Amino acid sequence: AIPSSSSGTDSSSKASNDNPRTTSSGFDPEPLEKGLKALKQISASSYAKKVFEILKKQEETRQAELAAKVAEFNQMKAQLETEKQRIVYDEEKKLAQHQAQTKSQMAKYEDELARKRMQAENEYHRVRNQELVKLQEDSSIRLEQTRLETEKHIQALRKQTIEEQAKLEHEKIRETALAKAVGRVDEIKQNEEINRRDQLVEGDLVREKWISIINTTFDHIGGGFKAILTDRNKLVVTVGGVTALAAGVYTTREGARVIWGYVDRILGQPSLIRESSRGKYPWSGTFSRAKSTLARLAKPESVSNNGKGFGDVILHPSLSKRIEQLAFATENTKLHQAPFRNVLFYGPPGTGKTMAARELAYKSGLDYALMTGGDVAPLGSQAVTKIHELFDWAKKSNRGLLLFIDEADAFLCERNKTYMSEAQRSALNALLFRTGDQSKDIVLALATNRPGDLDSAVADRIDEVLEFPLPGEEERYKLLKLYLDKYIAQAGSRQSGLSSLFKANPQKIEIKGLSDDIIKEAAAKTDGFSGREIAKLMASVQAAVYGSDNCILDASLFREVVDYKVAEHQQRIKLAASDKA
Ligand SMILES: Nc1ncnc2c1ncn2[C@@H]1O[C@H](COP(=O)(O)OP(=O)(O)OP(=O)(O)O)[C@@H](O)[C@H]1O
Repeated sequence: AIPSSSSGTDSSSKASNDNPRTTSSGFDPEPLEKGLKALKQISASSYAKKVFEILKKQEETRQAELAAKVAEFNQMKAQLETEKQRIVYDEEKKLAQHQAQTKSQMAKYEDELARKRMQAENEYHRVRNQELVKLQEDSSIRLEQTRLETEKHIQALRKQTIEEQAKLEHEKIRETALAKAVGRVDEIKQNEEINRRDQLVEGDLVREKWISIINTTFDHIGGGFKAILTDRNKLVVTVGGVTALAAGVYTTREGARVIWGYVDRILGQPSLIRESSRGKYPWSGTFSRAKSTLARLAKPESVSNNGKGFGDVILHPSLSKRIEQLAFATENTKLHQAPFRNVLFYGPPGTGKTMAARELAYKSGLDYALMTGGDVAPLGSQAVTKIHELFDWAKKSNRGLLLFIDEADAFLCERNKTYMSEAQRSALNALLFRTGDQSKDIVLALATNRPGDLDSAVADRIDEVLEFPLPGEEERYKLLKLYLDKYIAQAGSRQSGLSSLFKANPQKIEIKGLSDDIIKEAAAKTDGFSGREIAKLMASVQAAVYGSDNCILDASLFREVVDYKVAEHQQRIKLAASDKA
């Protein structure tokens, strides 16, 4: 059996022989010949059948192996198919995932884009809205400016009209007065002519009468002189009588002068005092006190406030309470014969320091005298004497005296200031000397706008320091009401006393629609105004009303005056600031 297989192998090896025995057409017959030979040997062999069976079996085994291989191959193929399907599935899954991821990214991206677009749109709308608002604001500012300018223009026109009307009225009055004066002059001239003629006649008569009287008198005197000169005794008596009469007149005159000087020294008011409740004469203090008491009784609610508050002085409640306490303490001090306490009032001008000092004196039951620091310097070398005179005079008050020195810094400033004169320094020293000890007769009340300028020795003599600030809104409201009442509501009310017989009453002012709210509005606008400025504002309102045709005060006229007064105040502040700079 081996030879056949080997012959098979040989045939294959011969087919791949490197040196084949080939025909011209390329066919090699050698293997076929060998095979034939082998077949012949097999068929000749007794084992030929067996060989065929073995070959057959070999072939069957080979077929079974091939079938197994095919099955294996099919299994592999199935596996491969499964693997392929798995891979395809995985790939598809991956692809689907990838697609899903891409889709979600796309969605995210689109979302982001939409959000950004919205933001951009919002921003655009916001900017546009801002621009619109700005445009609206600009236009309203422009409108406001136009309105203000128009108002200003109207005010200017109104003012001009008022001025022109006033001018016309003035002119009319002048012309009427002129015509009347011309008429009166003519009348006087005519009367004069008649009078002159009458006087001439009368003069002739009088002259004749006087000539006859003089003649008679001279006849008598001539007779008298003749009698005296001829009678020696009569002559002596006459000369003695005339001499005695002259001596009497002279003595009386000089005596009266000496006595008056003495009385004046005791009771007279020193020249440094500008205003005093004691007055220049002994009876005037009593008279003025009685007068003010009557006035207070007549107007209890406004002046004395029923004993409470500070009447016409509007102060912050805490300040007015402190002054009341001070007045009460001073009154008690006087009752107990204890030394008085000196006070210093400081604050901006026109905040009621002088008024409060007057009220303090009144409430504490003291006499009151006011001098101003600026009056001392012009006295020169006389200043020291005048200061001593002043303190001597003040000591004579039975009730005790509140000596109020206004503008104290002008007189009582630091002694080592270079511009201070020797006389001023001496006057200050005199005051320091007179106030060195605690006094039981005099309360010194100093007022200044610059407390820091006071001499340290003066500051040392002060027991109470009160600040008078600019009025707050509530105080301004009360001040406006007070001066509205004084200058407007009471204007034109009938004057009392003798003066009403000679003076014409001012025209009455009618107030229309001036509510509390409008006054409150004015109080808010007048921030920074002093009490004096508010009083002046109301005086201006009064002037504006008198300048108008109908003498009516309404809200618009009031507002107009307040507005220009506020503008004036701001201007003054600006000027003061630029001056300082
Ligand atoms: N508190 C106030 N209440 C009412 N009126 C006031 C007040 N403050 C000022 N005035 C008005 O201002 C005027 C001046 O006030 P006053 O002389 O008391 O001020 P002052 O503080 O002493 O001023 P200065 O420092 O300029 O002397 C007063 O006559 C009054 O019309």
